[in-house]
Amino acid sequence: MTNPIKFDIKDLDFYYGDFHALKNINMAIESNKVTAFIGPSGCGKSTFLKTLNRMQDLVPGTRVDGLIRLDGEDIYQKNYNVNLLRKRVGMVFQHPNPFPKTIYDNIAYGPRTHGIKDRKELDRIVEESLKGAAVWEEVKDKLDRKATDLSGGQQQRICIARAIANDSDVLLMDEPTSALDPISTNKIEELVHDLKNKYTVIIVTHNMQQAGRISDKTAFFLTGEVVEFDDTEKIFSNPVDQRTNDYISGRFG
Ligand SMILES: Nc1ncnc2c1ncn2[C@@H]1O[C@H](COP(=O)(O)OP(=O)(O)OP(=O)(O)O)[C@@H](O)[C@H]1O
Repeated sequence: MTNPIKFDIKDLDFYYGDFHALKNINMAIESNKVTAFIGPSGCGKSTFLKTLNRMQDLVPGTRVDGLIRLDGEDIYQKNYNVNLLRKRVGMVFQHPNPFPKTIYDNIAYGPRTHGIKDRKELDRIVEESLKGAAVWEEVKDKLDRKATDLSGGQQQRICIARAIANDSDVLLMDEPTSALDPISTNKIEELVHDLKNKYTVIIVTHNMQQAGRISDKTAFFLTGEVVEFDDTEKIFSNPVDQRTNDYISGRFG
């Protein structure tokens, strides 16, 4: 089944100064699915992920050519509201990075900066977000404790809760489990699977088994290009391109 397109990417090129990091990327990312980006180190997966919420705007000397539409709207058009974009398109990084604040304040931070002050409303958002990130039961009795005192796996779920507390509908995840133990990894994988009911999830992973377990679609990147993008099942069982086949069978990378 094909879902409505969330991100439509056309002829995208990206440069760090003179370095051509992304080359002519074309991709339609469906809503309410999990899309995985795989490929060897340095092939542009994170760069591409960060073009989707304009995180790369923060890196001096970078340039984007081409078109990225989110729900049909060009996110690089002049006067586009980038704050609103980052609110809608949340991001979770490789190493859990909660603020050195209480668990409650970590989650309430975004909604507060967007003007929500009512305590009851904030309480509701905090509870819903922590439930959405499957960490509520573990932290509900210690919301006033420092988030940085939690385990790595719990911290990562706090970061996911923080991302979804902003009313986002897309979650970008850059190797979210690479710093976690197998049990925490498992929890995050289960969570990602559940999150797609409400969110469009795009995940960079080095772990091909993980891509196979949790994603519906997979894109294989190589030296800044997308070699192949298809149903995950197809990519892992019957890829069209020899280079994809070589990569998934462990011949390089
Ligand atoms: N801030 C930057 N300035 C200059 N070049 C950069 C910058 N960030 C990344 N690059 C280069 O762009 C290319 C793509 O990097 P990117 O981090 O997107 O790859 P990746 O596939 O996510 O790698 P990894 O799997 O190792 O995280 C690499 O050659 C990298 O050295």
